[in-house]
Amino acid sequence: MNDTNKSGIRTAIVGVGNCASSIIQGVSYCRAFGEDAIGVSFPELGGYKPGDVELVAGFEVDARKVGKTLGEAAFAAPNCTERFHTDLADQTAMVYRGPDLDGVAAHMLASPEDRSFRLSEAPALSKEEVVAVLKETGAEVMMILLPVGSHQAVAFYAECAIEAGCALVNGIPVFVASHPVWAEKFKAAGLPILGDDFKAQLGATIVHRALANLADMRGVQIDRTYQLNVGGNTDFLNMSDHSRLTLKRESKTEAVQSAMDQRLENEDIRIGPSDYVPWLNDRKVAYIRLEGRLFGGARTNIELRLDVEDSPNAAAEALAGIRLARIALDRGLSGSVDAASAFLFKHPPVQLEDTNAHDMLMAFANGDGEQA
Ligand SMILES: O=P([O-])([O-])O[C@@H]1[C@@H](O)[C@H](O)[C@@H](O)[C@H](O)[C@@H]1O
Repeated sequence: MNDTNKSGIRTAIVGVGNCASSIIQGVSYCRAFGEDAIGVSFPELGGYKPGDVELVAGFEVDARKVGKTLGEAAFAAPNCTERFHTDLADQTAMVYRGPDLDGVAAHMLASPEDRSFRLSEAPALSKEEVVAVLKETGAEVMMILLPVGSHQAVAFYAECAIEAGCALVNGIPVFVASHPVWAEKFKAAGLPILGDDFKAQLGATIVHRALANLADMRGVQIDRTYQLNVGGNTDFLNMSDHSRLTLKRESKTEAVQSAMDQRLENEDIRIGPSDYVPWLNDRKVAYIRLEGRLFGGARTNIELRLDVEDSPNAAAEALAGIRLARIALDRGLSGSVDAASAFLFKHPPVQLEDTNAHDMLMAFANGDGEQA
């Protein structure tokens, strides 16, 4: 770190799945490789580097992860993301048994095969115990990486964050940072909140938004569009239970709609997770199509196929979110940190065009953005 007064960013992660695995690996990787680390989103933000994130606790329900260190849990089944950095000797923080609530999809519980969750038989921590862990480990930032559809679980952990005095970074499509009631609760507690739902580094949303922007900028009229996504990780398995993905679809659709000059009718836009293909593991393939009209009404269409390793793609932005939360804490900011959220999340409190959002984020990190 540049500033010797700055300590590591003590962070607790809720949900030690594939995204967490990529974050855990990513922190150790950035420490080991420094400036030679590949593909780092924001190598430095306000004096903080990704390797300055210090993971101090994890919360999980899966028997294969509870009671292990984060370094061990990162590679425990059903995690299946790429192992891009396997020396995790520095990741010694423990994984605690959190409550189930709705943080486990019903079909996963029912499923006997190897990739399903295996619920830990250890007693789940109460709210007071989770708060105690956060305080004892000195956590200052909590990052939520629970399965899509975990409404009660997000509310539970958000309340724990408030009681323990942690900033919150919400990576999933349950609306808290972008929900005025929650934003107000964090403001009242004097704590910052960032979210909601990561916009992956080079993911389907940012690419779709860029294509829509390009068409708008060139005067092309967009008539209809879709974005179909398939993948083989537990996120996609969870989302094959369609009752869990209402807010995910809303978050993804709104992220694309908000990038267009003219909103499309609901029947002309279809965006969302589309199917679970087990053998893809953590690979995600997105098929994006835009149809529209050029000068004089001449027809055009664009088909684009994006193929990515899903979790490192989200982890890149997560490591920026944690550092921005710490910057907000350093400055005594509270409530929703709009200037830092628009670039990193699909459903921020305020949607901005991505280059403007990038400029605002950098201005914020450099100290000329939001004031306390
Ligand atoms: O940005 P994007 O590629 O549309 O969407 C991404 C999802 O595909 C991914 O599964 C999740 O881990 C990321 O947080 C992000 O939501």
